[in-house]
Amino acid sequence: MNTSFGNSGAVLSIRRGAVLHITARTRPHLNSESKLPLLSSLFLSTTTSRAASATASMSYHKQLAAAKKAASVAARLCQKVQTALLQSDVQSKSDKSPVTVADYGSQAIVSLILEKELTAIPLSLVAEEDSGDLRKEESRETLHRITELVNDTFASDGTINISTVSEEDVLNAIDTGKSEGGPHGQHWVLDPIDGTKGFVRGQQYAIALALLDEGKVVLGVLACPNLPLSSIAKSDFSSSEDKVGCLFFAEVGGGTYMQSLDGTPPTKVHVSTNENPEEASFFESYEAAHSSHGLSSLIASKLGVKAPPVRIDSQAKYGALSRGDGSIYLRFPRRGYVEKIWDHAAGYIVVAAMFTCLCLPKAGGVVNDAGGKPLDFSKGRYLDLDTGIVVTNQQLMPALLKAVQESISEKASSL
Ligand SMILES: Nc1ncnc2c1ncn2[C@@H]1O[C@H](COP(=O)(O)O)[C@@H](O)[C@H]1OP(=O)(O)O
Ligand SMILES: [Mg+2]
Ligand SMILES: [Mg+2]
Ligand SMILES: [Mg+2]
Repeated sequence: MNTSFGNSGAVLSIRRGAVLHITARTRPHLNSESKLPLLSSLFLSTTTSRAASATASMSYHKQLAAAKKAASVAARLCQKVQTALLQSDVQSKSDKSPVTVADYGSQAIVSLILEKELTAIPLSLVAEEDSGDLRKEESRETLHRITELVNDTFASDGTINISTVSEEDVLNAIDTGKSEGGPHGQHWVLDPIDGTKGFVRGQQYAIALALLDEGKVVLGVLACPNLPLSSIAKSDFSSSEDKVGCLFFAEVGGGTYMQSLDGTPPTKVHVSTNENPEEASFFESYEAAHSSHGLSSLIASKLGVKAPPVRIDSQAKYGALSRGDGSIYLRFPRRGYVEKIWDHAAGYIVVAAMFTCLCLPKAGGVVNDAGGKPLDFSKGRYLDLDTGIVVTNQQLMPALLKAVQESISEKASSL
């Protein structure tokens, strides 16, 4: 069935339950490792030491628990929508990117749960979606469906003490996400569905939630409902029958943990300690329009990487990297594209919250721009970047940055 949406020109061919085609015109759990975070302020990695020094004495356990709950409940709404995707659930925003009832529903759920769980200070939320289109007359049915989904999701979760919400409550909860963020105070940063194109294709996506404190990312949660619990190091992992649904979480100076979305106890994860580029595998966007595959392959060949790229959508790439499924993530959007903080904040801390300790002396992920500078989340809703984003471990970063610079110059001179 082909259906156009308004003036935006998005065309979708969708069968109930499956997307056939899309074209667009237009405190960690008390396990044996639970004592490690207590040591962490003594052995911080260089990548997080500045943020950690400002915040080492602070504890974000209450916020982390609320964030895990919010992202897990939002993930349930997204799973429900993805398995029974209806054509009317996908619309197109003014920038031609897709948005679904699940993007809105997920944002409303996270906003309502954070508000309910964290009453000490007023909620400041920097989030991707706003209610502008939903308040239009033609969106009445869509808003009704989102509200129904939010209420059904709360009702089916025995731990959520939120009474039935109205359509106006949903609109207001979505609009809580209009904060501008910035260098002072605490701000939550949310991408309610990161990788909407992957979501619509029935593939990878993430609910990405992070907390900024004085401009630094201090905690992050990544819910990846379709990511296998076991490694996706091989590019053909999609054929795997493995159990899926991962929840990654990290607190500054406390390392990164992963548990299944259905609640198994968390285990500590760490980035690959591989020092040999020939043994490295790298992640990049599934969507060629989001990141230059040509530039990545040039960089990979300069480095001597042998494995083909693993292409998946969303910040699930950061999650996979944080547990060592691969050692490099490359992202080079087209010229003029401005990266948003919600597309990287949670992924950044999940990779960079590693701490060096006596047992893992070289553990630690680094997230830089293509010029080698750390990402700065204190500038508002956007990131001010040199060319692209490169992620790897501390050992490989110098060689990677050299290959990145050489490849960028080579490409520029060939134009
Ligand atoms: N033209 C674009 N170039 C780069 N990234 C984009 C573009 N359009 C949307 N994005 C965002 O990039 C991220 C996904 O990229 P990828 O999956 O390739 O890593 C998502 O955050 C997506 O937004 P959204 O959150 O709306 O899905
Ligand atoms: Mg979007
Ligand atoms: Mg996104
Ligand atoms: Mg999004």
